[in-house]
Amino acid sequence: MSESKRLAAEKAIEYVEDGMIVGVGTGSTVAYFIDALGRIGDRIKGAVSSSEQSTERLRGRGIEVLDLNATGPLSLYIDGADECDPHKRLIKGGGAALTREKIIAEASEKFVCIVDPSKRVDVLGRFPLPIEVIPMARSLVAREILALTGGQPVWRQGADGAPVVTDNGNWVLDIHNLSITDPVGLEQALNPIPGVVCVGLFARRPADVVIVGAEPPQVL
Ligand SMILES: O=C[C@H](O)[C@H](O)[C@H](O)COP(=O)(O)O
Repeated sequence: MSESKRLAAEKAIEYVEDGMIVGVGTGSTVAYFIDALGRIGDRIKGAVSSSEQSTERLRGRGIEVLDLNATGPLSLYIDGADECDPHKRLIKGGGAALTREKIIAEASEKFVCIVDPSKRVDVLGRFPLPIEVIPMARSLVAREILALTGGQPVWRQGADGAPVVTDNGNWVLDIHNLSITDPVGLEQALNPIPGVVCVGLFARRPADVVIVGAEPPQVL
């Protein structure tokens, strides 16, 4: 899969224009993109990063990381996904970076999503849906989601058994056993639950372009 990820990431470089500020997502596929961006770093103004992990990698490649409040709207956002359906709607957040990713996607004119072929599905939901929650609301949100969807919420924990903490200081619930036939409706239904910070469904704002890593890459 890593070669597919690299091929998708290399293709995405074609969307980067001179003088741009590029929105940059998070994850193993984006890591290849950051490496490729580093090669043309002198041609761009900088990047807006969706996570501490990506910020570190960008800086390590000599790319200046800018504050979204200072840059205003972006022309381009490049990010990976955990699942992608035929309408370019996505599940994201496997790396717990969903909230900042969704903010940058919303602020960007074009969202180019880079995936390996295993991420493509007909119906979203095989990958457990990540939800970032305020810690004190974890049980409340879990109960409401169970009642609303029938899906099984699981509190995300690391290998050491400690809760995974997002860059925003919150926790993540992963909702198992969903078959998401109405992604926009589900995103809208889950968003207003008190304590939900972000739902890892990118349906209201899907990707504009999906690049599937292959030889040659497929552009959808
Ligand atoms: O929180 C993480 C992000 O949404 C990632 O874009 C997503 O998990 C895909 O990551 P990867 O490219 O490592 O499969």
